[in-house]
Amino acid sequence: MKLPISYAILTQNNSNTKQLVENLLKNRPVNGLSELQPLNGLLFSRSEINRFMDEEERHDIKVLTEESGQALKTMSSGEQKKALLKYLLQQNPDFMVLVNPFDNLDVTTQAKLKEQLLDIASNKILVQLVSRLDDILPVTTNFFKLDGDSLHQYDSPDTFWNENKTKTFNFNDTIPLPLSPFEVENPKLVSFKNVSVSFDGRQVLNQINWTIKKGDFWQLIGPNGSGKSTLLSMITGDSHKGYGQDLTIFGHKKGSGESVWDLKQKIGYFTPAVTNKFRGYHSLENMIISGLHDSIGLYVQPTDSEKHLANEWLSLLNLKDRKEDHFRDLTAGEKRLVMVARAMVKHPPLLILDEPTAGLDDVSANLFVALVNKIARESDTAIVFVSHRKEPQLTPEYIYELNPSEKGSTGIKVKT
Ligand SMILES: Nc1ncnc2c1ncn2[C@@H]1O[C@H](COP(=O)(O)OP(=O)(O)OP(=O)(O)O)[C@@H](O)[C@H]1O
Repeated sequence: MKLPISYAILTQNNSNTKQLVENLLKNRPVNGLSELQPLNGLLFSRSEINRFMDEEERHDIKVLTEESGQALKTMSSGEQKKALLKYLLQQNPDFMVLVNPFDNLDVTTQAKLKEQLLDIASNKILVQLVSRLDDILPVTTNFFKLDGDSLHQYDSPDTFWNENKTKTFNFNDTIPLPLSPFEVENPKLVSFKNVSVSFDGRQVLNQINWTIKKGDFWQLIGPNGSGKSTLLSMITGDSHKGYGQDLTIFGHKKGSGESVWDLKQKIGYFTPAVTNKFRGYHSLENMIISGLHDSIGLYVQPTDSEKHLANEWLSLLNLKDRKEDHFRDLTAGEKRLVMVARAMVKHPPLLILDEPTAGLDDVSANLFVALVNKIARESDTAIVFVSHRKEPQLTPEYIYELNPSEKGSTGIKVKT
């Protein structure tokens, strides 16, 4: 039996993915994919999950989880994607558009989804829009690259693979020093001792022991739903679950009076969703300076030394000539570099990066990882890098791994 065609479209940070998806789903003509025009397609993407989550919040309508009734926002990324795929398949579309389907998934869940998608590819047309070459399914027959709005079709798989092999990158300058260094009294920044967490009677974390010291470089890994976000939210003060337990952050026992504001001062935090808060017309220079004031815009006149420092960071990122440009006009990869510089400008004792490379193309992800490695090498800031994906270039000193079980996840420290 002849298998249906499977398309892969490699996207880059400048790709107008949204427009292409809309054209495909609204049956508009797209060069090289004309066979899809009369057909009925559905979308499998993070944005669809967000749309259903929005529906739940605003109108209390549960579409994807009609049977279980669980709120989507309390489910892990893997659970959410599973629910969306099931819902889409029930509608039996002729083709499916998959946008970065493996993002935010742990290795095991990725493997399961891959198997399921390969199965679907045996009787449905798939259009994969992916930013990482590793994510392209082996059944792919037709290859494209989306550059801005223009879709380039390759003559053969070989030409595609040869042209798009990934390059590595390194930064030359050293990272700029802070204006005034943080005084860290206790070199033990975070200490979990036998900390357990339950939600609605279900244990999620079981007797966690984890110490993060000044200057450490950690990667936090664990399958979807193993409790990584829960663990981080106890450190950042966004969850009360740590109260009454043996959890000490920056020398203060959790719940002993330190305000969330004090805590946030000492933690640089970045997750791709944070970027959405900066939709206004902020110049790159002001973006970095605002990191010194923990504000979204800049409401005070910056001093000369603040400006100088911001320019040192922009120079490191090769963006100095564009300091007056608006942050909103940068590519996704450039935005993330600026956001990390903004989070690092004070050299906080702790920098948390939550799935920071999700959705980036290979070149931008390598660049991002190179910056993080550099920060780890050249500063006293401790780093926690959360990711499912093996970032081949990342060089953490330790891995903290969560392993789920019936009684909640236990954690182990692995030296790399
Ligand atoms: N507020 C909440 N109410 C009920 N259950 C919750 C809540 N927050 C988290 N959970 C549950 O706790 C478990 C751990 O969730 P958490 O988001 O910490 O996992 P994770 O490892 O970060 O997952 P992912 O990699 O998918 O982001 C999940 O099963 C989730 O459904």
